[in-house]
Amino acid sequence: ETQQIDGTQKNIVWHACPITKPDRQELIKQKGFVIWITGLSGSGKSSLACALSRALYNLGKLSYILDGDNVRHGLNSDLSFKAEDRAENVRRVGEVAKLFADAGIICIASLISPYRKERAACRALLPEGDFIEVFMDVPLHVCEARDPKGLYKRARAGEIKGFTGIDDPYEPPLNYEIVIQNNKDKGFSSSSSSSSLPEMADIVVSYLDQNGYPKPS
Ligand SMILES: Nc1ncnc2c1ncn2[C@@H]1O[C@H](COP(=O)(O)OS(=O)(=O)O)[C@@H](OP(=O)(O)O)[C@H]1O
Ligand SMILES: Nc1ncnc2c1ncn2[C@@H]1O[C@H](COP(=O)(O)OP(=O)(O)O)[C@@H](O)[C@H]1O
Repeated sequence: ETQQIDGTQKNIVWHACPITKPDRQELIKQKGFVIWITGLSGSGKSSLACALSRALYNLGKLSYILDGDNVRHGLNSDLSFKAEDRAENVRRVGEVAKLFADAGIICIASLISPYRKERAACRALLPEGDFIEVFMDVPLHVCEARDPKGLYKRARAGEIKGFTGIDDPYEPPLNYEIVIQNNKDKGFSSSSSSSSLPEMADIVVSYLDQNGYPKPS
């Protein structure tokens, strides 16, 4: 089981440096915080992350995406999809996201992050307001109909065990800041209950605008 390292136990002491987060934020004229996108496989997390990163770039704001799929190629390549490894995956991404925010960068974390407990722990790493949870509220049947990687098909056929939504749990957030709804399996047209790709990014950018982000603190 993963253990939190207690500094006093390990004889390690925090070393403070004179240049701090406010200094870095002032230097690059923006605020560092975390946008955490959670949802089923195929719900549009990566699409939103990329569209949002582009929208922020166009506004002159530096962001960086931590995508579950990508991080599992490197930092988290030792982790499987069993519950404790998913928890560790989320914990590590949460810690890295915190470092990015501390650097003054807008960190967009995009991973299934299926468990409430671990998402709450990531939220707790950051100051109030600096963790914006975006819930991709897309029904399983829509994600399954999209199935861009053919993984749902393989999970239904029993070739992949413990697939989120099929035979592994997804705990929808109860305390998210933003919800993106989408019940369309094909195309990007919008309706009252569905957001197109540019609309998804707009929803987040509008939230940021209305809540005083992404400006220097
Ligand atoms: N068993 C199982 N369950 C769910 N997903 C699986 C599984 N095996 C492989 N994949 C692929 O891995 C991507 C999810 O990785 P994450 O790091 O986001 O998952 S988690 O947060 O640790 O639960 C996920 O990518 P996305 O579709 O982008 O979500 C899948 O492509
Ligand atoms: N707003 C949307 N409307 C319709 N299809 C979408 C939308 N957003 C994403 N998609 C499609 O859904 C599929 C899964 O998107 P992706 O961003 O890879 O999801 P995830 O990262 O959650 O697995 C892709 O084929 C993508 O083109």
